[in-house]
Amino acid sequence: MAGVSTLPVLLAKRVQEMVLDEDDPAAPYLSRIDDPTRHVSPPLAQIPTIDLSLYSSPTSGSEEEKQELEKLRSALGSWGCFQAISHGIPTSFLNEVREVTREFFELPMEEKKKYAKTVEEFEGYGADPVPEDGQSLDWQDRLFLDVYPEDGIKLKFWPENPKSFRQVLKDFTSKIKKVTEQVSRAMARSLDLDENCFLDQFGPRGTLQARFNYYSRCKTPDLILGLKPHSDGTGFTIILQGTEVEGLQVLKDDQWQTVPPSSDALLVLMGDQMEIMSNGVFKSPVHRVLTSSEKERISIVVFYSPEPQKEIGPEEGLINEEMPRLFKKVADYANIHWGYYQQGKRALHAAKV
Ligand SMILES: O=C(O)CCC(=O)C(=O)O
Ligand SMILES: [Fe+2]
Repeated sequence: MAGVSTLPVLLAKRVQEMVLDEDDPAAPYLSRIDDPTRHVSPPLAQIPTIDLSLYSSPTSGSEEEKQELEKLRSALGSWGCFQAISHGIPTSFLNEVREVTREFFELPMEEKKKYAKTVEEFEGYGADPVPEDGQSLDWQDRLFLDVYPEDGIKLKFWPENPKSFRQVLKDFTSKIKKVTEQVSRAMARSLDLDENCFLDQFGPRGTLQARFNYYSRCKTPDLILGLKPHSDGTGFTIILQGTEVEGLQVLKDDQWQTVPPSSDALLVLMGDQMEIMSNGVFKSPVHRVLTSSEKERISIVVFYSPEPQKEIGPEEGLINEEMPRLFKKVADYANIHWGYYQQGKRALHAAKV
């Protein structure tokens, strides 16, 4: 039985405050002590780049498009992610999103805490909802917001400072929504399925949640992680990194590899629910974030998930004698995932037949 947890008390002080006060990180932050890779310098990941403009109608059916679909399928079957370019969002706008994120995190703590979550909540400024005893803590602060469907928005958590934050986030949401639609269709076509099949599984009220991550500088990056290893419980996730600072790593063939930052590409990363819907053809990769002693890092992440109560499962067109059904139908997978995540475990086995 868990004893009285000290973690909520620790979490009440944000990492940015600990850095300002020059606190020594408490034990739950020292998650890398037993990490055999803590002195290894990882290779840069050669993650495939996919040109999303080739999937739109004018080139439909072209040889170039076929090759790009094959490339997409192969990227998602091996890496579980790809760098999307020509996604329709101008780099100048991506820079605005980065800028309002940076400005928000650079505000005084009292200002940010106007949007603070309680320890039990997901939404708002802070850290993970109160974790299990024994769970390690991440060297990061975050702002987590439900952004779609619009009737689920809780404006009390949406910063009014910087002034343009809310409008930029609204515009970003509608642009990212288009990207999720384009990617969902392209993924279906890469598997020779009806192009709307995944969108139908997500449902018209499939959710988008935005998470703004701020990874403070850390004096002992070999002892502390920005974000613990995990796979996402989403359908899929879109990650906008900063332009310069590395940190995100994906696990491929049992080796951590660093995702290169990019000024214009969006990293599209499969979550467990796409692995389920694709009957295991697409992989949901384990990833983590390192810290740096020299530079802080920001990232803006959008989680795209099926409507919470909607049942999802492997596409029937992917099940045959050679490829038997690997997963059951599941509803509310995000909750199942969260229970395991808190214990530092993967959840996918819970959906296996
Ligand atoms: O910061 C990043 O690049 C990735 C963050 C991430 O994996 C997450 O928020 O689930
Ligand atoms: Fe993640």
